[in-house]
Amino acid sequence: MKITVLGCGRWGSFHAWYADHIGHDVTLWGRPGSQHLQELLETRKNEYLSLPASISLTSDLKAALDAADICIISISAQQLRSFARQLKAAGFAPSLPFVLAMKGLEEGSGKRLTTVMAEELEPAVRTAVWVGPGHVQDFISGMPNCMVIASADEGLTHFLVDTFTSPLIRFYYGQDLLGIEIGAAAKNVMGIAAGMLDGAHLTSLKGALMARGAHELSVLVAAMGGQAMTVYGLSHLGDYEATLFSLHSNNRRFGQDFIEGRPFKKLAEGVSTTEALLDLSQKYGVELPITAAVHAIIKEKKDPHEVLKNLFLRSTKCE
Ligand SMILES: NC(=O)C1=CN([C@@H]2O[C@H](COP(=O)(O)OP(=O)(O)OC[C@H]3O[C@@H](n4cnc5c(N)ncnc54)[C@H](O)[C@@H]3O)[C@@H](O)[C@H]2O)C=CC1
Ligand SMILES: O=C(CO)COP(=O)(O)O
Repeated sequence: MKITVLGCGRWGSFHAWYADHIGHDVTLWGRPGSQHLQELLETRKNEYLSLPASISLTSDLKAALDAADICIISISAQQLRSFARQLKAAGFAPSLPFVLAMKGLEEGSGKRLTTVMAEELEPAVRTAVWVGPGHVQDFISGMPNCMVIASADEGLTHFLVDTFTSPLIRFYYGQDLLGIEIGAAAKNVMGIAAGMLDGAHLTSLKGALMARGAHELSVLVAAMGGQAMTVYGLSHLGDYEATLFSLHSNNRRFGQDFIEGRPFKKLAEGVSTTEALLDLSQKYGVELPITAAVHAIIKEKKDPHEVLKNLFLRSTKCE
């Protein structure tokens, strides 16, 4: 199968490596002038992996789209809308499936990424999401994991799972696209909260964070029309180890560095997702106390210890 990966950062370069590793014919695209692409062109390496010579590297979007049977997109979530417009301008076969290997919600609208795709391209655009736990560093070292692929088109979900399954990644067929997209995006917010607990020497509270974080999300997902139990699957709770506990997690690191007063330069999707989730919280009338606490610390610059104390002082509730 011919696989094109659009976006050549940490996760896009992993997807190219993985598709090649399991025997596909791979093209990896990066923006003209992209530092990530330049580094790969010069050395075929980045800080995470080495790409074999069999992977074609290009900055020609039209050629990358024309070369594809399946197109995987992995860029920052907030860039997806403008990028979808670029895809439309470049043109692609109407049957080409797009797989979003990204976790986020649109800041300012709270929209899911498959919604953004449908709004900017034809509503009938074939789109799926590929999410769940996994770090490049672990996969490259041969450590397997379980992930989930979901789409509104069940046939597409099955086709993609068949195409990408391997001993390194065991896939599950996602049954609730809405719950999976919201859950995948929201786990990054919980990751930031976990990093804040680490930074504040309150790591023992991560168990409570897991229980109450998944709970608040399950209420939101149900209010939006998804299935509350999806939150307890791979896209959200299943990603907690890789995000709330892993030293590789950008979101966890962002939270810890924020508390310790260090700038974090890499992409932490949870920052924008916090804002998007609070829009959804208002729209659907669902309280999201942990998300609101993360927002208060990052965006409203409130004192973390004060915010945490107030979380503890909330009125007692049934579990
Ligand atoms: N287990 C999983 O499913 C994982 C998912 N991710 C997700 O993958 C996505 C990407 O994350 P990373 O690779 O860590 O970020 P990154 O910052 O390393 O890479 C993003 C790439 O997108 C490119 N890009 C940004 N805006 C663009 C635009 N408008 N047009 C074209 N290219 C653009 C950047 O140049 C960069 O090369 C995120 O949504 C993240 O949550 C990341 C790691 C693991
Ligand atoms: O999604 C991920 C792990 O499953 C990557 O998480 P970070 O973006 O926090 O590193």
